Amino acid sequence: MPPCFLPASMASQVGQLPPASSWPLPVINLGRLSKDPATRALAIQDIARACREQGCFEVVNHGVSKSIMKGALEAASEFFETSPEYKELFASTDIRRPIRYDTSSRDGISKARSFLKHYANPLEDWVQYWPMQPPTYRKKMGDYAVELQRVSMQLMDAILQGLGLEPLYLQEKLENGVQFLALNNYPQFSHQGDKVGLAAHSDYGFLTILLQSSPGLEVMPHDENTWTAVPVVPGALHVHIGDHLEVLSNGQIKSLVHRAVLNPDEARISIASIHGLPMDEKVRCADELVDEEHPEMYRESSFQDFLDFLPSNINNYKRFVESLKIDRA
Ligand SMILES: O=C(O)CCC(=O)C(=O)O
Ligand SMILES: [Fe+2]
Repeated sequence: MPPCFLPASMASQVGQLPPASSWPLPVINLGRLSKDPATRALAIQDIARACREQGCFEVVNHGVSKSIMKGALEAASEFFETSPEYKELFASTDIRRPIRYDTSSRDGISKARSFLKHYANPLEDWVQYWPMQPPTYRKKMGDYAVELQRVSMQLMDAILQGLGLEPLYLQEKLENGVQFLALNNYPQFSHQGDKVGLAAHSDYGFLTILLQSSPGLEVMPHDENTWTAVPVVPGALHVHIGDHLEVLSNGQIKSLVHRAVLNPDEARISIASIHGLPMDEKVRCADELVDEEHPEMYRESSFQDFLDFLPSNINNYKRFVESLKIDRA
């Protein structure tokens, strides 16, 4: 079965937007990865094409149950509904804390959002830092995080094979890799204010897998200069490429610029699960993808290097990947 594409008309559900482009959003059936070798090879091809051409896609049949997805959104929204005093217990501007709540624009890109960010893999190392309010938070978010770590492993395996790398390439490091959950809470759009909740950026890791309670995510597909709204496809998870996969692929696939706009109908929650290598592990262009015609395009860097880079971004946002490009002029 070929990948299906969502019609462009579905890509303009959020109000106050410039006209949607004729960009098709690939929807990939992940179940095809565990079928016979021929079906799996076709699925890998579809994922590879989506990564190269769009930088993002939706996945369905990913095995994460509707109740686990719903549970994660409920846990996030109930956390944001706890008292200001409780949320303040997690407030910090120290980006190295294992959990951090914030409301203002100290990262250079938040316009109107509050967020809770914490690590999740391996769960037993991090869950002790997570909120105990609502009482179901740890169970619901933990179930979701474990499932997303599994999906990210499947996706990375397919993406790396699509790049021509060996099966199981980096597998062990990915299993022990960083999983960073960003829970975002945006107010409803009010016609006086700015419509952007989170300004244009790309994510640092290999992959981001995003769950949104209602539309608001916009992406800038490669080679286009327009924002395109990502609709909420029932049961689907949205996947996009981060800076470190651009580096690993030596620029064969590019990280995706995206932003969040405020929803005119309701307050909105999104949960971004960002997946990468362990914190101190350097990501460099894969040797297999570097040759005379394709010299190394990016410097190596780790998640720790990304954290060191962040403070320079506060007054003048720059994408991490831009800071890694080797100038060959
Ligand atoms: O809220 C969204 O849709 C996007 C969130 C996001 O880009 C992020 O957390 O990095
Ligand atoms: Fe993001």
